[in-house]
Amino acid sequence: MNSKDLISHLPEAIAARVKSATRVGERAIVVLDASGLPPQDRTHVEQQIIDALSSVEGLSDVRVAMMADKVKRRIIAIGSGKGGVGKSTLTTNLAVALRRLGVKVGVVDADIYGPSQPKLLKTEGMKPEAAGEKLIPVESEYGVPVLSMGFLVKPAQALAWRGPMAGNALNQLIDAEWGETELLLIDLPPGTGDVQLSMLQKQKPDGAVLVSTPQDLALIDAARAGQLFEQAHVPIIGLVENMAGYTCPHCGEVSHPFGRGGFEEMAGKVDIPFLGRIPLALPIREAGDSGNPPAARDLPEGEAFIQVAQKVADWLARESA
Ligand SMILES: Nc1ncnc2c1ncn2[C@@H]1O[C@H](COP(=O)(O)OP(=O)(O)OP(=O)(O)O)[C@@H](O)[C@H]1O
Repeated sequence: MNSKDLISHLPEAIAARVKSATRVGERAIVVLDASGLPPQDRTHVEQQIIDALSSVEGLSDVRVAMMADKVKRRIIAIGSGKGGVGKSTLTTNLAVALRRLGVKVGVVDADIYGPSQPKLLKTEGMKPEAAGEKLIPVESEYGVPVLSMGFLVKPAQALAWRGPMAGNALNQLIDAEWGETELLLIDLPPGTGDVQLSMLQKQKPDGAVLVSTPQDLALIDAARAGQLFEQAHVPIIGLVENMAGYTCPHCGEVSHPFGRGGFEEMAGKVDIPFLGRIPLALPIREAGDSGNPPAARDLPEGEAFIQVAQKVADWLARESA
């Protein structure tokens, strides 16, 4: 059954809005131009499509993607000078927290060396569908759609990629059917090499968030990442210090395994806003492993992410004023 056959089952007014209709086995994917449709009518139109196509023989799953017109989508890159400092954990929780603050946000996992968003957002094993040339982001249960390099390539292949190749693959993820998503957070690969630079130059994010642990060495790397953003003319929204201050779950004593306050000091010196401090906490690691971002629930561990998200939301509001 081709696209025309599928469209012929739809009411005329809806058929006129269809941008593409694809059938993959028992699944139909309809991409609709939703320009001018009030939000309250969209659910009704979606249901009409599902009802009309569910009666087609052999179809058991109907998906509808609405493309709204003129969504001014902004991009924020999350970067770090080195790996393992919690860039992916921050990206996930920032997205979930921003969603709770009312921002329609999606996550793009550009970390070709170790894509971890499928695990962090509990979408492992899911594959994005394609509508025509474009990918349809995978829906996570936290209201945050996601596309990951991990859905497209095996890490062993990606390791051999050079900057422009990675840049082109990232383009595919960003230029997907994001519908009403108004903000994309990009989880960049760690480091400051040509892969990262090429990605930034191609995508020209509106802003960047830097992540580091408080260690001196990590901070030097973070400063280098700051220079990379400046070189690509990407404004730095601010710095987040991760894995700061560990509270012993037994005696309550606070220790500082990765140093203390250095990042805040550096942010002050180089005139970059300090966005906040995320504690080193076992529940954050456990929540990451099980795909349950702490920011999705009212937990003490989630609170620090919500505070950072509020600052990013303020930045967005200022930028669009
Ligand atoms: N604040 C925290 N408290 C406890 N564990 C954390 C915290 N932040 C991150 N982790 C854990 O540290 C590990 C590395 O975190 P994450 O994958 O987010 O870092 P990354 O900078 O994205 O790493 P990569 O270099 O692989 O991209 C993960 O196991 C994560 O659960």
